[in-house]
Amino acid sequence: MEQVRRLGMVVAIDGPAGSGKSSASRGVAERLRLRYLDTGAMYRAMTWWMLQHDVDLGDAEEIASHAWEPKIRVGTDPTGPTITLDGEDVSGPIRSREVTNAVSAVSAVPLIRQVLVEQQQDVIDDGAIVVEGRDIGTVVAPHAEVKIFLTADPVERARRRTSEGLAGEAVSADANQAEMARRDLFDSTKGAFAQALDAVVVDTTELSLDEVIDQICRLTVSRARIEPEEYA
Ligand SMILES: Nc1ncnc2c1ncn2[C@@H]1O[C@H](COP(=O)(O)OP(=O)(O)O)[C@@H](O)[C@H]1O
Ligand SMILES: Nc1ccn([C@@H]2O[C@H](COP(=O)(O)OP(=O)(O)O)[C@@H](O)[C@H]2O)c(=O)n1
Repeated sequence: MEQVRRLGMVVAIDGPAGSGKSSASRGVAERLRLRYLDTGAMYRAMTWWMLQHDVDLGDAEEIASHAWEPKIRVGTDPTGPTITLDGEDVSGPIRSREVTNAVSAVSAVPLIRQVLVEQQQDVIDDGAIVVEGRDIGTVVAPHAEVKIFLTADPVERARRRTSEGLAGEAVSADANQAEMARRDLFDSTKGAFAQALDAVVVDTTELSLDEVIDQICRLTVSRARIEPEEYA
């Protein structure tokens, strides 16, 4: 397993909302002792900044004009990922419904994507990392040694999101499913979401989180040309 880190392998995990990207990516990174990067958190932090500064999210030019202002820093320890915005911890507010509802409008702006993709590529530069998002296998890290596209039935994805039960934000499974469908559609039509042709598709609907992590670890280890017996 140590070899995966020594080789500086990059594992790209893309997929729609609630497919299990964050949990699977963190699990894989912990097991293979790799770093972890949540690119969705960066788009969310960017969106939180726009909301805090009363930027008109209906105006793409106005959003773009602020693209360089927010200072976003991410920590890559999978056991405790961190994110700060202008020096402040924003791990709570970026998960709010307000941000979830607004993030697609911000991530659709090309200059926002350019700025964040550059920052993500800087973090990835040294390799040995699991990166999750929507365009990792296609745009951010097209040379990743392992590309996974996670899917799950929309009803199951909404059920999972609902059972997370964000504090103070009781939302029904139906409302979550509608919100996720709207965001997935918006993200894909605005170019924020793409499946790499060479990605391995893992449908997680019927799989436990542990089984998903195991499948991705096994694939990664096989790409590192480690004998399967060494990975037990
Ligand atoms: N295979 C799985 N089986 C059951 N629940 C899962 C599975 N994968 C993830 N979950 C749960 O579903 C929720 C959403 O997962 P998450 O990793 O946040 O998805 P994403 O990052 O794709 O939005 C979390 O509460 C997580 O614990
Ligand atoms: N690589 C990425 C990651 C996220 N995003 C945007 O950020 C939003 C939030 O991403 P996320 O990964 O936190 O969302 P969930 O899958 O957790 O719901 C997405 O809906 C996209 O609009 C993106 O455009 N590109």
